[in-house]
Amino acid sequence: MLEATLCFPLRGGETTADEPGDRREVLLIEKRRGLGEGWYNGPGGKLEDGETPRECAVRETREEVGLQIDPDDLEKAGELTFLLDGAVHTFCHVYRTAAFAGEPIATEEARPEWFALEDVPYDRMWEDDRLWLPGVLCGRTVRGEFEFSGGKPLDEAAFVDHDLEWDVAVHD
Ligand SMILES: Nc1ncnc2c1[nH]c(=O)n2[C@H]1C[C@H](O)[C@@H](COP(=O)(O)OP(=O)(O)OP(=O)(O)O)O1
Repeated sequence: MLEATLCFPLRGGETTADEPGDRREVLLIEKRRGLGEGWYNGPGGKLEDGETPRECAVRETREEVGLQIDPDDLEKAGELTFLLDGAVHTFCHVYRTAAFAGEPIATEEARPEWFALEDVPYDRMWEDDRLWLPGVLCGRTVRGEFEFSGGKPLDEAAFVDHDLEWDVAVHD
């Protein structure tokens, strides 16, 4: 089983009496290689040896888009289990943060892009994202299981079933 992370940096969000509503933006990456290539996702990736999930989310966000994040500024938002043909493929820790330093830059791995929360491109993301990411972006916590079938690689398998629990306690 692989252990991985996803991190969703958020910016903006001031509302006024004239213009109520959530005007925050989320930073996504268009992945340039590897699993999910060509799709949008949060920065993230697999844990390295000896690394905590929080350290992994900080490192991956720095390596993929150049943003600096203090690990204590990450808010754990979810735990997702991706199963492939009945076996656990990846256990993924999901974080969000409104505190970071720097401006996102494109790298060999990823092209960063800010999206208004109402414009997140779910039609160009993993099929499961539309089920859990809207809740995560509006501050909820989630635990989910997502089943894929059809053999490796995971991003070519069919998404067949899911189970979600909201507003759960998630720890790292
Ligand atoms: N189903 C689904 N929805 C949303 N996000 C994901 C999945 N499955 C996944 O694996 N993921 C996420 C979890 C990770 O953040 C990435 C995959 O990890 P990554 O390290 O980017 O994978 P590779 O590109 O193969 O790894 P490297 O070779 O670059 O180390 O996707």
